[in-house]
Amino acid sequence: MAMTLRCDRAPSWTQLQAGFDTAGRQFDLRHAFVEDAGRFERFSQEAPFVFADLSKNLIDARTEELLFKLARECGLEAHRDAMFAGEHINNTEDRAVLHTLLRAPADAPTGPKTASELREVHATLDAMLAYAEKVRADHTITDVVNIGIGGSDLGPQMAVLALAEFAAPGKRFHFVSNVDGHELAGVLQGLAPEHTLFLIASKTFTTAETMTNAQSARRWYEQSGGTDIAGHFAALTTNVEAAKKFGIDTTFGFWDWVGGRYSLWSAIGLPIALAIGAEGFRRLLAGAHAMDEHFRTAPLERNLPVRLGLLDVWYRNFHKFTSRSIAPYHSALKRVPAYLQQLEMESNGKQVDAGGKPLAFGTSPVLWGEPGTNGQHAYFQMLHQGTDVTPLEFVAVRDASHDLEGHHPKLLANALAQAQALMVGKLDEGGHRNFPGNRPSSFFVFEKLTPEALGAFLAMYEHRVFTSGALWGINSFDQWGVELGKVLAKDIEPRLASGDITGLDASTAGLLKRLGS
Ligand SMILES: O=P(O)(O)OC[C@H]1O[C@](O)(CO)[C@@H](O)[C@@H]1O
Repeated sequence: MAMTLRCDRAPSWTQLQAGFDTAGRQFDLRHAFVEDAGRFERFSQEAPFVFADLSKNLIDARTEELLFKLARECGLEAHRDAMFAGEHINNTEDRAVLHTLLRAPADAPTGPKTASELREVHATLDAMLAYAEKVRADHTITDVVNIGIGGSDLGPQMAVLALAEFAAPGKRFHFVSNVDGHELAGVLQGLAPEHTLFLIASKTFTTAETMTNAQSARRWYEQSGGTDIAGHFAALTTNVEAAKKFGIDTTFGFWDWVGGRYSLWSAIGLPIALAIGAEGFRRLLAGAHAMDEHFRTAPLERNLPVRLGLLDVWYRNFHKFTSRSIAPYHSALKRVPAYLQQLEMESNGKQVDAGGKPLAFGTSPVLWGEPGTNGQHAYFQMLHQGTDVTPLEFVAVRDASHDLEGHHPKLLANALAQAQALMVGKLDEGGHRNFPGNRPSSFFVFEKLTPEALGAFLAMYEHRVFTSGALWGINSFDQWGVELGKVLAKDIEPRLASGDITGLDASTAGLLKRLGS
């Protein structure tokens, strides 16, 4: 299996460090634009359904060349090809990583390790989309409740909201993730069992939050007079057996080679298909596939996810920036930051390489954000004048999804002005009104927020996270860091009732006494 050479062991790493120490640290965007009339063209590019302007980043042509060299020395292309070929690049779980197969057309060329998988993908997709169309036509179902957490919640929730413009009227969508009963109780309050469809979404069908919510939903359904579990519950899972044991007959499966945070393209995407229909869901997949092909085939120098991933390495490991912010200038993209947070931080929040050896450099940045213009009136102060530099990413859509007069130009003007202000700054002797400027940002543009554009943008992000993870030499596809807390919660739960504090540290014991019954 093709493994990468860890980036800090590659010759160009040392060259990058030398370049950073001599010039990179003092790099000034304003001078860079004066010196290079072609800077915008050089650092911007078209990719499927997404245009990206990367020119307002703290990078010059020489640095980017070295980053491409670094990628080649590390074996990025071989690692990427290994993923597409179905090699077990998720080495700690001994699994392939084939979410790209979920959006490949049925007649896409396959290798020996992916041919039968692609057939299964399309058989399941066809069945799931046929079911989606049946439910869409069933007007007795007015409410769809998705019960799932993490990747079994964030993707569908984000996409149903993002693509609301394409949704047929007549169905409401609810997303219940938290084990806090406040959430489920609030949703159930307004529902009638005969008009409700519950989707139990869980890759493993063992996640404590989801199982607790699913059991409560079933109890509520039966206690409210519902008698047709088969007609009102469906499961989206790789663990079809467990779903059957739970009493659910309608199941749509997927496979262990689809990571939870990469699963919205699988049966986990059923809420999206219910909202925007089979055709809309296929358009989402087509957009993602177009970006997959771009990532798979474009030379590194014109490969958008690669350029972004390399920039992420440059910022994290040389500039030592610890966070990155994203501001979608479209309210329908409200949940995109939360979705991307799981994608990036669960994938690359690792402190050891794929072989388990400690890393001597930083990995995943903190990713965070809110839609613009809201963020401008909250935390943008820090982005402009704070002591830390946080690269910011703008997402803007050329065509509005509404016809309210005057709003859209104001929205777009704000996005452009913020990116401009961050870079240009404004000198003021008095201090308080001084904007240092030279603050980096990237700017993504969609012509319209369509299923294709959303699919392509999310796939771009997946491959960007793949790129930085590959250079760092980590396994971006496991998530062992979530396990310890789950185990400890199981130990603590009965202690809340019994009051037993044996063996606990003083802080946990003190808090348990306060919270226990
Ligand atoms: O789909 P499942 O198996 O319920 O898991 C939900 C989420 O929990 C995690 O395993 C983390 O605890 C995520 O990776 C995953 O998306």
